[in-house]
Amino acid sequence: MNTSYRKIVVKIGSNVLTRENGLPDTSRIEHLVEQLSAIKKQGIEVIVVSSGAVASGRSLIKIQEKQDAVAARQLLASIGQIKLIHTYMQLFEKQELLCSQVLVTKEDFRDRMHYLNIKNCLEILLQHHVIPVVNENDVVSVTELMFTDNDELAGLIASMLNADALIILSNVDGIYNGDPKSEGSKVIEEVGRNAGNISTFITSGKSGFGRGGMVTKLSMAQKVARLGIPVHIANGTKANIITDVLTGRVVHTRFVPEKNTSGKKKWIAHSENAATGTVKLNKGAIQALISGKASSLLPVGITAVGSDFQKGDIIRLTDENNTLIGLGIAEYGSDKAREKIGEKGQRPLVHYNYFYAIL
Ligand SMILES: Nc1ncnc2c1ncn2[C@@H]1O[C@H](COP(=O)(O)OP(=O)(O)O)[C@@H](O)[C@H]1O
Ligand SMILES: N[C@@H](CCC(=O)OP(=O)(O)O)C(=O)O
Repeated sequence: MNTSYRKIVVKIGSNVLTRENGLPDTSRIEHLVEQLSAIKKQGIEVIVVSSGAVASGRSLIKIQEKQDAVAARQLLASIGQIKLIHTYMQLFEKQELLCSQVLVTKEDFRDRMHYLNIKNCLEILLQHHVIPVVNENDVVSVTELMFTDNDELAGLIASMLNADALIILSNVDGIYNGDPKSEGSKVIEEVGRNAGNISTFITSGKSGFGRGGMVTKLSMAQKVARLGIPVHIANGTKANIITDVLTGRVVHTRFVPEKNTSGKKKWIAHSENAATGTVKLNKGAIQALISGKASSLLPVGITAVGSDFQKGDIIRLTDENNTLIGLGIAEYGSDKAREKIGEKGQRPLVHYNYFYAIL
């Protein structure tokens, strides 16, 4: 296979793994495993982020309609995940490969130490030629502790491992410039930095068993591409899809990567939840920070320091209306930052190497 990618993350949506009646589609999973195995055997590192626990659970047990939604999800995922991973295990074994189960929650990425812990875990698996099959631990992650969906998790994993590409497999050919079901709609094949407002094309409808929908796929893909990793959204229900995406033989949506950023910057980009303090900036500082030039945040551009933070914490940088401009690592704590508000000639609070612009 002719691809320059050496490490890929492949996210497989619930709808790809499930038939319309809700039962797991074992022959499709087998076909995907065959492709992943062929890629792996060529020396490309493969990490799978697989949804489908809840959908698998639905095929195994009937639950009452009035059941609390959170409890129902816990029940279905607990039963379904074991079935799902067992299916993967058997199919990879047939290919003489080992896969592993990695279940995570948002909490497992709450600070740099936890983040590196998961990173080390995935790296040791890859070093031993194991294919990690990652999913959110739906049994223990509830409501505000949850990822938006597995697209968000896949973006985080691809960034964390500095993958060469992220492939998102859904049940559509890519992002369409209209309703995918309308005849006139076409797949947008390339999305660059100045692609305009693609989100206006996305209708709120989700596929039968999915969670986040195309909106999260789009925002995650744009973020990951900005960090320097190409993202492909393609139809996982089509034969040979992974190989065809890698060889550029199939219509799908590709997000063009920007310059690759450092590992620390990638971590900051995915760590809004870990932020402690908030700092408000004036217009000049905002312009300098989002200009794309190497500008650090100087105290002269700060108008207020909100909640407390320590040196080394991730902080939120906002405008006067509390709109998030970016995230950065504080070079010193909030007490010192307050003393220097508006002062010229002071040390930067956030160095440009440790700043990630949201806008
Ligand atoms: N403009 C669009 N282009 C492509 N898909 C869209 C668009 N607008 C809405 N969608 C919907 O997004 C769905 C895919 O997202 P999702 O349900 O989260 O799938 P998955 O389970 O694969 O994560 C598609 O099935 C489609 O109905
Ligand atoms: N973790 C959940 C999947 C959540 C999710 O994001 O689903 P999907 O939108 O199909 O990728 C599960 O395994 O059922």
